[in-house]
Amino acid sequence: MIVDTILYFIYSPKIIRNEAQKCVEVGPAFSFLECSIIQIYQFSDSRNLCDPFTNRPRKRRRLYCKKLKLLPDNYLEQYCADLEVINIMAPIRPVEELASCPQSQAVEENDVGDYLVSRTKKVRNSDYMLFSSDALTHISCDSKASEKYTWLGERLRLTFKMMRSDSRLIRTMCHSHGFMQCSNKNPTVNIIWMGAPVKSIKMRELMPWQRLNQFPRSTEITKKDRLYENIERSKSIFGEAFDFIPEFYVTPRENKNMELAFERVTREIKEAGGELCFPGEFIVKPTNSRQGKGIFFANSVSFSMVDIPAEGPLLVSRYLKDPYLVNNHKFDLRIYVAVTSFYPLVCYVYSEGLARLASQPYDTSASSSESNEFVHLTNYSINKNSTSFVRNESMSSEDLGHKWTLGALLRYVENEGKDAKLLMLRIEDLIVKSLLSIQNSVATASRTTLRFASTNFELFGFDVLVDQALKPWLLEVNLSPSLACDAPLDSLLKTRLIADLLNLACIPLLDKKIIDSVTPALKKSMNSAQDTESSDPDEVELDPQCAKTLKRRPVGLKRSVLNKKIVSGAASIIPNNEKKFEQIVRKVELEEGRRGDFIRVFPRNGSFGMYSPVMEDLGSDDYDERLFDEVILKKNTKNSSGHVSPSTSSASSSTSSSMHIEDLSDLFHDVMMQCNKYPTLADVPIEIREIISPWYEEASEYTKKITQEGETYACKLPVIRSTARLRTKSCAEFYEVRKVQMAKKKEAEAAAAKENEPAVPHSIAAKRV
Ligand SMILES: Nc1ncnc2c1ncn2[C@@H]1O[C@H](COP(=O)(O)OP(=O)(O)OP(=O)(O)O)[C@@H](O)[C@H]1O
Repeated sequence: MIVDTILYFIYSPKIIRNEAQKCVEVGPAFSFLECSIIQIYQFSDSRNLCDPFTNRPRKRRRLYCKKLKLLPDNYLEQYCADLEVINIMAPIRPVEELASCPQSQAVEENDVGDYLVSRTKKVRNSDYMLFSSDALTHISCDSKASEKYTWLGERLRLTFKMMRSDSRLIRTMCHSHGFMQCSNKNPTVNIIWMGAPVKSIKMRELMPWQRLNQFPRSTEITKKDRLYENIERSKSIFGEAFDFIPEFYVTPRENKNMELAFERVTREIKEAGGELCFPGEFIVKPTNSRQGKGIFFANSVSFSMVDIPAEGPLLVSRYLKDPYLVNNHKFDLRIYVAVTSFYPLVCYVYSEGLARLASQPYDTSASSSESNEFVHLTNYSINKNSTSFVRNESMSSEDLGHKWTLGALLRYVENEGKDAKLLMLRIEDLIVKSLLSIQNSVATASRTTLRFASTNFELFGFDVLVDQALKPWLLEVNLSPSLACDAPLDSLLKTRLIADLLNLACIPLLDKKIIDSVTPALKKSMNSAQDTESSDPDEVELDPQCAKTLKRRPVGLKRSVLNKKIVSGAASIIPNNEKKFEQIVRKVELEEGRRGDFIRVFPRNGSFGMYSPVMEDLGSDDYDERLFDEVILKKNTKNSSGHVSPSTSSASSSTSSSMHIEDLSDLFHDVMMQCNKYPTLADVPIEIREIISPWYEEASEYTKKITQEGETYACKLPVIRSTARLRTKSCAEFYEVRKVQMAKKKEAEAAAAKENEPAVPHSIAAKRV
């Protein structure tokens, strides 16, 4: 019998010592067993074999599984459907034979930067946690249905921590999957969710199985002034391809230029016989604030330096006064973008988004300054205070009130006879270019900060304004876009978004015990690599305590084999650049099956040829081109058995047109920027149409409805039942202390309020009595 299966052995030396043999032959999702070492072997032939650790007849293994009650009845169908073969009864070969088995060499150590997991050539979905928004439906009540989602996280004792963020959605999602919240100090936590920029130095400490929702220096795009300056810099290098932000000035450093700009604008308008726009030709925003706070308008006529405070940087940008209107209301779009790698760039746009409408009709001649903000600003946080704001409380309507889904907005645009999918391609284009404009900074910071390829991911909220020519303009990029769920549409969209995002992040399924036992050795190995960059990885020493634990030799396993595995395992944990690149390639392939409703916009068919002329030179690694070759070209070659279609070839390959690839790229960027010239796909030159047609087809994902007729959706996040609100001891203590502090604060406030209360006049007091 040929067993073409990769078998995972999880065993606990402690248990073996106690003679309670618990050696189980399992798939990766079984790794919740209490164990401290995993050994992985690959077999091709399994005749006449016996268990290498226990020397017991193989039928016992099934017994163990049953005895331990580890498997729900329908476990295999539910969780392992995508595994190639899980054969619990497959016999195995003695370990001595195994060592000489050529197939065992095919098993790679420390693959994908995920130490102890996914060591096979083929990384599989089931090595990582699968998140589902359905889990939230059950977390408020004790039921078998909720266990289906929580049991794996609970058994593996997976943890998360939230720092400078109190997002209820993240907490609910993690608890719904059995994650335990731990205190900020916990060094071995699985997911770290940050609500503010993290210091680069902290990122150096990330372990390969940990995931952090941030890249170093991503503030280059999330701070308003830095974003505009980075795009402006790219524009000065690559030209009009980056013409998607309004003219801008940053005070106080550009005060002089700003004054000149105001004068020029006034002069131009007067010469053309026009009138200055109401409320202003320029909009002024504090660079560090959010939710529309501190925004005001400045017109060249009324403008004086008195209006603009000198302290603190302000972004003064040209007011886009011809927005596309929906039922006569201005709107902006919130587009969710996930980045899983900056160099090479790998980014995804979520197919569901939001359109936020101003609560009062658009009018540039209005003179009531009071309602200005409800006409010209589209922030939800501002408009919800307007008396005319209509909340979308509907369970299934996507275009009701002043918050719509992206799909509803695009369907509206289509009904007006416009090309909504081409609009989405243009939005994707500005997203890719914005990320490329900071690629150099992030890549440089990542080289010195990130040790592993898969530890970081980030979700950005892109705010986009669309003008009457259907040209998208980038207003700003949010570091941690709001995940508040205060309407059914919000809950529906954002829970799916976060589930898909965490799936993209690929959280490895590793038992806390394994993590705890290997952490000291890895830390040491990481520190010594830091001290001596050129040190020979094979010489890395193990922490004596950890080595002792790891070297407890299980029955039947040769000491030499075990030692070799431990040392090489710990030593090769920090990948070199080439290894990192290989890990990224595998991760991108893995993400393909886990992206949910995310659309990968870079790299994709034909993308490298179009964007390479507007990409900065980041050295000789050429990761972007190589990733494109690995992930796109090779796949296409496989699919078309040797034939690569012209539209999918890389920059160096020729296309079906006679145009040179650089001219094609120029034309592509012209199409993306010139909306009046190319309003629909039919107007786009055939050479470019050939390239973007598959992207255009994919863009139909954006126009789909997210709700279904007759379905009802939860209007709020569920309350997590207390038994599922798992917290580590230190975290629980932290919350206890906080609770007491809050109560004290409230008491103090109440006392202060009482003290400040005006004394009740004697006559009134008497009346009251
Ligand atoms: N250049 C512009 N032209 C026209 N309208 C603009 C411009 N810049 C901003 N706005 C309007 O002002 C609103 C707020 O701008 P912006 O999103 O940059 O500020 P914010 O305070 O950071 O908001 P957020 O809460 O989204 O972080 C936008 O939603 C948009 O409607």
